[in-house]
Amino acid sequence: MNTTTTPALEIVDATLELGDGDSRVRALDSVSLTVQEGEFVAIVGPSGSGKSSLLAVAGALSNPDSGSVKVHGTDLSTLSKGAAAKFRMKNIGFVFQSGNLLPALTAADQLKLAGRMAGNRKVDPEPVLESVGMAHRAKHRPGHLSGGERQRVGIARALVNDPTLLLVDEPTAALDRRRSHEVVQLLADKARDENVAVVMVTHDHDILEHCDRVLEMIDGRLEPLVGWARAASTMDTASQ
Ligand SMILES: Nc1ncnc2c1ncn2[C@@H]1O[C@H](COP(=O)(O)OP(=O)(O)OP(=O)(O)O)[C@@H](O)[C@H]1O
Repeated sequence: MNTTTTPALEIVDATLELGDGDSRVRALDSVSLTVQEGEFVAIVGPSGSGKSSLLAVAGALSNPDSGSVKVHGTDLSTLSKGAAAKFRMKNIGFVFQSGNLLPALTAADQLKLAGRMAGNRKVDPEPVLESVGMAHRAKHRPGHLSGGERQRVGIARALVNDPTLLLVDEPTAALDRRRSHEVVQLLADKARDENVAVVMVTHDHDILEHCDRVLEMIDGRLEPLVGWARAASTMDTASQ
């Protein structure tokens, strides 16, 4: 992990309110988070605590009411809607709960489509699928893949445009214990080997051992997870 370059993600004092009238809630309450390239950060917390809202502002899907969000130095609030969409496709990869693949497309075509959408017509899916151990399933559609395989293709698709930042929402929700560890280990490898910053929201405490740093969201506020004891994370926690 390189700590001297521009952070992959820098959220400063972000606040976001959602809903109207009596049902208005503060989904993010003065949240600050810096994630360096190559760092793998997990965010845990109860349902409704603001985790998805955090991924949404980090992924240029919504703007905070106050505070700032920079991805690799670009202040997302300065981008028009169209520019934000282009920026997102080129620089940010998303991995969803169950892969979220298009049922009609083969694994290879899922990656080609993601490339084309980002203006990258020359995507070669083969090496990216190979890197997640899925080259042998390149011609398979999602209906003929296991849950773990779908998740791997989803990760390959998120990586196909060489993003700086990977935002991952509950990647193990549909997986058994062994496959959960395999998929999260894969994310940890990608962070380390390809210098991608990974922010993963999860309810699954069993997989936190693969992460560099673990934070907890409670009522819209983000704090280091109490009791998180991985020795290597001590220094990183200070950079939040
Ligand atoms: N579109 C919306 N309109 C109004 N309130 C919303 C909206 N989206 C989310 N909220 C509220 O904002 C708060 C944070 O929601 P968020 O989805 O970020 O939590 P979460 O931690 O991701 O929850 P979960 O783990 O259940 O997915 C919750 O109180 C939720 O009810």
